[in-house]
Amino acid sequence: MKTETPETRTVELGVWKVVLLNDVHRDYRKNWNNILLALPLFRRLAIDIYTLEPMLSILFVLEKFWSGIESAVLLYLSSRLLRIIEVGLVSGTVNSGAILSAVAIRLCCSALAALLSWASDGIHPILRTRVMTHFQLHLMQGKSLPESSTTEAKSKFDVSARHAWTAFEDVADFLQQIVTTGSELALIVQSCRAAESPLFAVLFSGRSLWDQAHVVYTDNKYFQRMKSLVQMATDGYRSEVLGCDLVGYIITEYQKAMSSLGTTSDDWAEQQYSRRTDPLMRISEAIMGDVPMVYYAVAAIMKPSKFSISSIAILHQSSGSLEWSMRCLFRNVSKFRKRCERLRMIYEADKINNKLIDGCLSYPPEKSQGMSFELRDLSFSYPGSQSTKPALSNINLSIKAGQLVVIVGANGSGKSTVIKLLARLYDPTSGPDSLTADGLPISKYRMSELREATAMLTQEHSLFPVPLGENIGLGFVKHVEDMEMIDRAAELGGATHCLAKLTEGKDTILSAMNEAYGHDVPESEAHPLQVEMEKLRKNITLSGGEKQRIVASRTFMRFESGKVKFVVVDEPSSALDPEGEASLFNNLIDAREGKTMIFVTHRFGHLAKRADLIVCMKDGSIVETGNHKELVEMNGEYAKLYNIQASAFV
Ligand SMILES: Nc1ncnc2c1ncn2[C@@H]1O[C@H](COP(=O)(O)OP(=O)(O)OP(=O)(O)O)[C@@H](O)[C@H]1O
Repeated sequence: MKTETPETRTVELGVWKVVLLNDVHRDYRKNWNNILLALPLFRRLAIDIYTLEPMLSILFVLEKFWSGIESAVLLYLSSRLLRIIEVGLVSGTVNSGAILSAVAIRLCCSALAALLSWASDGIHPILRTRVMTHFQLHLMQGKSLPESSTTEAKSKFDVSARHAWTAFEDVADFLQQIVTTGSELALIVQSCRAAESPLFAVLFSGRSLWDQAHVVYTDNKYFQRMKSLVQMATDGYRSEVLGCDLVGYIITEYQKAMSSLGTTSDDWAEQQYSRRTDPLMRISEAIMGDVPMVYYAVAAIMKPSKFSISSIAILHQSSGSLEWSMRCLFRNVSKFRKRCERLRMIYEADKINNKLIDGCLSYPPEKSQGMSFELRDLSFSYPGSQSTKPALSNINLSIKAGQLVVIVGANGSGKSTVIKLLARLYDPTSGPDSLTADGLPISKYRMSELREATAMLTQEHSLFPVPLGENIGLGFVKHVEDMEMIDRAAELGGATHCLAKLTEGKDTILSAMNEAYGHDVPESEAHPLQVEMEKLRKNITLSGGEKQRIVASRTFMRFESGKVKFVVVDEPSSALDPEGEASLFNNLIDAREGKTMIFVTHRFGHLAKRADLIVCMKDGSIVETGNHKELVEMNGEYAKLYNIQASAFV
């Protein structure tokens, strides 16, 4: 892999390659510009947080301000005390009053610092929880938008409520850092003035990799091979490894890769980068660290009367702190860019460009036997798809209200894509007129009413982390607590038996959010803490087929609303036993009154003869349509697929 460009350079560090920017100053300028651009956002964030918790946010800011000046104030008070003691020792007359008052002030300040730190321990968690729950709600509203499943939207939501809090905390820390640096600088200026010496320069040592934007990767084939072999020796591959007797092979191959890799280091790139310096650089860094000391010594020789042990001590300590503060300040600048981007994403979470434009007509336009569809020269490519061929091309199809349709075809032939368009999860690329529902372009109808009229049962549907009964009830939210209705839906979805097996029945939560972890818990099974852990670990599991039954029951619950006009059933029975599958399909077909029903399945044997229309697809196009008898007589693609299934039972 080659990542070298006019803007970047690649440094090799052991097994790693590190890509760095050539013009780091441009990166700094960009960081500053980003910060300036993000200022209005931070202002908005500050106002939001203040509105949420006015008192706590003021206390938070005060505490941060105090933390900013604390080190300089305490250092100043210590130096004052030292100075008084030193003067007393030199002159032989100890001013006990002055010493005691300096000690008292120093103690009061320490007590105030401790009090504020105690208060901040209480303020932080409350403020954090309030801010995070507020932004969680904001993000949840954005995430619930129907088109947020597109790639663009997904990348927008790569943020969490925690990011809002960290952005706020980082701004506060950054401001605190500025106050700290400023107060330490003021202390040094004041000390230098007292000594009547010029201000000395603060010197920095070299930059670490952490201070720069960088990308680390490895293309060392021996290192990669060793990693793959280690992976093969883990539990996930145990049965294959033992089954093929691969243990010896893995060890030999690992040894081979290891000897080819030799002594090339696989230490973290960042560590290797900081070890890269030559000895001269190391020596100069060490000397630079001592420059302040040399400065005091020279100043003391030049102006002995103005210098004291206490002023040297204070200058030495404050120059060390100042260097550290300035380093942190610069480091924070690059951290800021990320925070700014995340904050912008959070505030823009509810401003996603709506790819699917909502219509304004009510659905259904009139009483009907189900939704009818016309597809005319319809083509479709997935947004951002790398494929050179559209997923669907030139589709012409007529589905009448109330028909039972079965779509068949090989993998990747476009079956699921057709139903995604019919359910308006995407719009056709061939324009709105290429897909009509009940005589009008589907995009003209209000999306919420279309969704209400559509029930989808696909293998992608999963269980929510709420009780199983609620999982079924969510099919018809208005009646989520109607146990009679839920029981009826469970019966039709084939879930009654598996619910009855569970101790807590419909109240069972599969992946309960009971976060539990242990620390230093002894391995002994009989240890009371180990027993407790085992109890907590016990997650209830259902088989794949049982889960599909619950999901299917949710679809039957949807039927209870009486508003469903279109039912899509896309391979929801992959894990069901033959009896379960047959009974699910029978129950669905029995409920087809007033609904158009489309099945997408590879095991279409028992549906074929009942279907009003069979659509056979190949490579994104429809190759045959008709009923079972017609298509078998045609002896084409459908007959081929049907005969393969039928011959298995002969
Ligand atoms: N989200 C997507 N983004 C990009 N391409 C996709 C996406 N989903 C499907 N495709 C592509 O569209 C084509 C049709 O896929 P589709 O899922 O409709 O096939 P299918 O007939 O339902 O297949 P299967 O029988 O395996 O479920 C395939 O080439 C697939 O790779």
